[in-house]
Amino acid sequence: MLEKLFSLGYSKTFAERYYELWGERALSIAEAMEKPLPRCFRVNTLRIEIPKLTKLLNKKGFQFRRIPWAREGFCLTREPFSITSTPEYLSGLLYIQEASSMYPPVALEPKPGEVVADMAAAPGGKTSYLAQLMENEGIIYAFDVGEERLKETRLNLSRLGVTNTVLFHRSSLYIDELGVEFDKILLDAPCTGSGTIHKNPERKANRTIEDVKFCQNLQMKMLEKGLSVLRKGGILVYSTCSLEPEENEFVIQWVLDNFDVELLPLRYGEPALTRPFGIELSEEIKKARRFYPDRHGTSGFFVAKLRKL
Ligand SMILES: C[S@@+](CC[C@H](N)C(=O)[O-])C[C@H]1O[C@@H](n2cnc3c(N)ncnc32)[C@H](O)[C@@H]1O
Repeated sequence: MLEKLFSLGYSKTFAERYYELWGERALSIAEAMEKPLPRCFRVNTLRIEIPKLTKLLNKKGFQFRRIPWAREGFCLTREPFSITSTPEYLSGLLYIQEASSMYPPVALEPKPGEVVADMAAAPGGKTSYLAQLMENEGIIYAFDVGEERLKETRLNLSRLGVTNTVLFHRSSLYIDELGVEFDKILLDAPCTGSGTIHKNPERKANRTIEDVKFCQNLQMKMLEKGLSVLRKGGILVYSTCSLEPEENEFVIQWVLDNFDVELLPLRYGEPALTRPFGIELSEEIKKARRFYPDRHGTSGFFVAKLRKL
């Protein structure tokens, strides 16, 4: 079994970790990660109603299935030519987005008129979904540090007709400088990205435990900062596209142990791990969810929903 993971290109350290976490299933996860993901898109309801767009696309020969956790989300089952060359795409009627990536904004449930922060926004996939769910009303403060990625974000938000978002080229570790109290916060954290190996196969071999620790440290700092500017009763959704418990369950356990928060249940995905590497975590952790390529046909993804008490 380990030999098979090595032959797929995984480093010894990560092959052994994955075997310890999932046993024989580690191979199913790794094999599923070798296959390309279906191309999925979100109807941009800021510009068009869902049935109108699906009809337009059907007429051109596109077929798709619904994504259970996202009312506006579909995955293509027939793409006669690239959907990105259609006028519908070019005029911002839809946004190409991985299915699991659609879950954090849905889980956050932002409402029109609310004050929302997106602490790691570029290239704007989730920010634009938040704006859509808020019907462009209220305000989103969106932060990112990647200059090139912010340029792309600006283009995406403008193509999609998002008008309730202020973009900051600034680390969200300084979000408290704004002096704003937030109703809702999305922290789609920077991570090692081990759930996206289908797109970035080099990550099988070139990541180290130090990278995981580095990300964990940043994730904890960002979470602490986010919670400090969230109003009492406010909601923070934390997500990563990492498979590593250190960036997921361990971070959430640390939050539960050190802050006045509770985990809220989520309907989709599999319960998070409660005994990763033999380390006993609270049963509560099961309320956070994982998405896997072998079971959900998505990238590897983690989502947790917290309420500040
Ligand atoms: C997973 S990506 C975000 C994807 C985005 N939410 C979306 O759905 O399109 C993580 C982002 O965190 C940004 N980042 C890293 N450190 C940051 C920091 N201190 N403050 C804000 N953003 C940061 C990276 O530049 C990267 O764009």
